[in-house]
Amino acid sequence: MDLRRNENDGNSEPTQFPAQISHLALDIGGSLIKVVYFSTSRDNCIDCEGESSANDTLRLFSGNCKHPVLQGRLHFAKFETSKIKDCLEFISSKELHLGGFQHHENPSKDRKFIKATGGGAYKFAELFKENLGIDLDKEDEMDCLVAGANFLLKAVHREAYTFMDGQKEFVQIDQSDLYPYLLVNIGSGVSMIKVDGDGKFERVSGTNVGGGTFWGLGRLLTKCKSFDELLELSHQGNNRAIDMLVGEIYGGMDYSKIGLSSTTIASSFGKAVSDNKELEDYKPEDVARSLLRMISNNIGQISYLNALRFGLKRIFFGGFFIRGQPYTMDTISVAVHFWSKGEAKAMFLRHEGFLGALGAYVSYAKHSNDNVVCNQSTQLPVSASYAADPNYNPLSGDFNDNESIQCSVYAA
Ligand SMILES: Nc1ncnc2c1ncn2[C@@H]1O[C@H](COP(=O)(O)OP(=O)(O)OP(=O)(O)O)[C@@H](O)[C@H]1O
Ligand SMILES: CC(C)(CO)[C@@H](O)C(=O)NCCC(=O)O
Repeated sequence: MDLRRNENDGNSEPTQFPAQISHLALDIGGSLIKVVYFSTSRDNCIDCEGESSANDTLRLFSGNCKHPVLQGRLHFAKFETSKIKDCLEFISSKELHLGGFQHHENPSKDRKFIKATGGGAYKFAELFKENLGIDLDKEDEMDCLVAGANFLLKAVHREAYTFMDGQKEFVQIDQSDLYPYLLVNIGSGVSMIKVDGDGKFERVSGTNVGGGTFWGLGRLLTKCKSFDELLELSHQGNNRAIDMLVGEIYGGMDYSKIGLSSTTIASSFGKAVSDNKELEDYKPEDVARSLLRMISNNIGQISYLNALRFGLKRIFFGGFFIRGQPYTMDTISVAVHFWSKGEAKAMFLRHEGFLGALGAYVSYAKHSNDNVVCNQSTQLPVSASYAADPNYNPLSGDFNDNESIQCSVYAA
C-alpha cells in the first residue's frame, strides 16, 4: 500500500482518504494485455480485531495496527496489445497508476513503480513512462505464471475444474497434495511448466503452435474480424467437412488393432488435398472448427507427453486461448485422456488468462512497506455484465473479465 500518501502523525486532523485504493499489476503479452487491480473503500478497511469503521482506516494508515487488513476486490480487465492506447486510457481514467509502490532505495524520487510482466513490460516500458509517468517494475513471466496459478489454486474457491463430454466438474484442491503438476499456459505461444512448489518450477517445454496460430491462421482463412467472431463461427461448423477421418482411409472401418475408431481424425485438413476444392468452396465455420480442433488436440497431446516425461498426473491449463470454450476444453481433455489411457487429468482454471497478471500482483508482497498478500476469496459473484459477453454461458459458470474476486490484503 502507498502508506506515505495517508500518513497521519496523530495530532493533525485525519487526512482525507481516497474512496478507493488500488494496486495495479499488468501482464503485457504478445496478443493481450491483462490488468489486475485491487480496490477498497474506507468502509471496507478492518483492523486486526476485525472491526470495521472509518476510524480503522486511520489506524491502518497511521500504522498503529501491526497486521492491518484491507478487504476489497480484485478486478480484471483485458485489452488487445495492438490497442495498448485503450489500456493506457483505462488506467489513466481510473487513476490506477497511482496505486503502485516506491522503491525504498530511492525514496526521494517521487516515482511510482507498477508491477508488470510479459514481453510487453520490456517492449512498452517507455510508452508507460511517457503516457502515465510510471516505471514498470518487471517481474519474470514464468515466475508470475506459476505464482498466479498457485495463488488461484490455493486461495480461490471453485477455481479448477475438469471438462469432459460437456460436463464441468469443480475439483477440490488439497493444498497438501497440490504438487507436482504441469502448468500449460496457452497464450500466443504455449509454455509448459513443471511446478514443484511455491517458486519451484522448470519450464520443460513449449510450442509455437498456440493461440496466436489459431487466431492468425483463422483470420487468414475465414476473414473473421475478431477472435470472438472466429470462436462463434467455430461453434457452428463441422470439422468432418475438411478433416480426413480414419474411416475415410479404411473404407468405413475402424483400425481397431491400433485403437483407432473410424471417426478418429487421421489427418487435420487432410480432405483438402483430395477434394479438389478451393478455400472458397469450404464453409468458413467448418474451417474454423477444424482449426480449433487441430490446435487444441495438438496442445493436449504435447502436454500429455510432457506429463509422461515427469510422471505428472495433473495438468492445469491456463491462457486466454481457452476462453472457457467447451469445444476447446473437450478436445484437450479427450487428447489427455486418450493418450494417457485415463491416467492423467486435464484441469482448467476459471481465471485462465490472468495467471501472469495475478502473479505480478502478488509480487507486491516482496516489498516490505507494500506487503500485500491475498489470503482468501469467496466464490465469484454473479454479475449483470455477463450478458454483455456473447461467449459467456451463465449456466456453465464461466468467468467473465468484468467480475471481481473478494479478498483480504495484509498491509504491513
Ligand atoms: N479478444 C481476443 N483477442 C485476441 N486474442 C484472443 C482474444 N481472446 C482470446 N484470445 C486468444 O488468446 C490468445 C492470447 O492469450 P494470452 O493473453 O494468454 O497470451 P499472451 O500473453 O498475449 O501471449 P504470450 O504469453 O505468448 O505473449 C490469443 O492468441 C488468442 O488465441
Ligand atoms: C515466448 C513466450 C514465453 C512469450 O509469452 C510464449 O509465447 C511461448 O511460450 N512461446 C512458445 C515458444 C516455444 O517454446 O516454442
